[in-house]
Amino acid sequence: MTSEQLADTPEPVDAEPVDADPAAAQADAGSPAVSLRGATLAYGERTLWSGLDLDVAPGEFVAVLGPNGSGKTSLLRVLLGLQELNSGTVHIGGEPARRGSDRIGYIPQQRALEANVTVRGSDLVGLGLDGHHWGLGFGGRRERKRRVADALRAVEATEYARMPVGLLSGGEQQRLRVAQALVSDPSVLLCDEPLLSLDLSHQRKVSRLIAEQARRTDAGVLFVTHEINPVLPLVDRVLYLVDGRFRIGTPDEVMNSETLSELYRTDVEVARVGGRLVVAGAENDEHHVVGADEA
Ligand SMILES: Nc1ncnc2c1ncn2[C@@H]1O[C@H](COP(=O)(O)OP(=O)(O)OP(=O)(O)O)[C@@H](O)[C@H]1O
Repeated sequence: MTSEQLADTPEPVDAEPVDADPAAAQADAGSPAVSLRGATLAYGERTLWSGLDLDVAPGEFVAVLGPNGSGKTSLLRVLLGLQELNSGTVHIGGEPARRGSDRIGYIPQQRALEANVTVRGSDLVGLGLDGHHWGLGFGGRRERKRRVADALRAVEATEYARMPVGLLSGGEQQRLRVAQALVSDPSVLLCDEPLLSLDLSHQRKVSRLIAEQARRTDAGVLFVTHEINPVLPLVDRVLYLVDGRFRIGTPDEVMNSETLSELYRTDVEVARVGGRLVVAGAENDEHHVVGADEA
């Protein structure tokens, strides 16, 4: 079974470690983690976004927001080399985006794994290391084991790491996907609604884990979410997509009544309540409205 079948991860096709490839190392030096220039994506007559310029710096955490169907997942697919742009360019660490890049850690939008999937959690996390070689001898196997154990510990999954993943809860499976994406210390982390089905405590832990890893390893993060509040303290910039339009800026620059009203072309009210953002009036975007149980 491949990692793609299990968790939609990009194919781990590279045989060489990144730092052993002089061309890749040169491309990396001083390059943004992610760079889009004049990027346009359309399906048939429908343009999801056009003229998108975005550089994500190493270590930067960018939240990607927008209503259903605004093209957030499609953007990640472009960065993964799974979807071609209609025009413009896309680079990862200075190199054109390509399918199977081992520079990218990907947490796919959650789909529950079938109950009959018998792969163990630790093996699922280990798939994130496919294509990364530390030598084939005992030292390499030991390094691999150590990394998997560290990643499992970081998402608090050690306890159930030997269980068949199909028997785990949605939240437990999700924590394994996070560990799989982080285990190889990728230079870009693409996270598609990674907090879905996690309880509040694990939402906080997983968000912090991703942000800490980004700072420690200088990874650029694109974090697709419908709910900015759990990550608001961690976010450097926001990319907000609505119906072909977009804004990029700090949370304060984007998450205000004026900017969101322009984007949605209707009156939108944004208020700060106890450090949280409450957005009201955004059509098809009621998920930002904070309920009493969340406050
Ligand atoms: N391969 C494709 N061919 C045609 N249309 C597509 C294709 N992939 C996605 N779409 C359409 O493009 C739009 C954007 O989809 P996408 O999954 O990127 O949205 P999203 O912002 O991630 O939405 P959500 O918040 O619901 O996850 C949707 O209307 C979808 O139906």
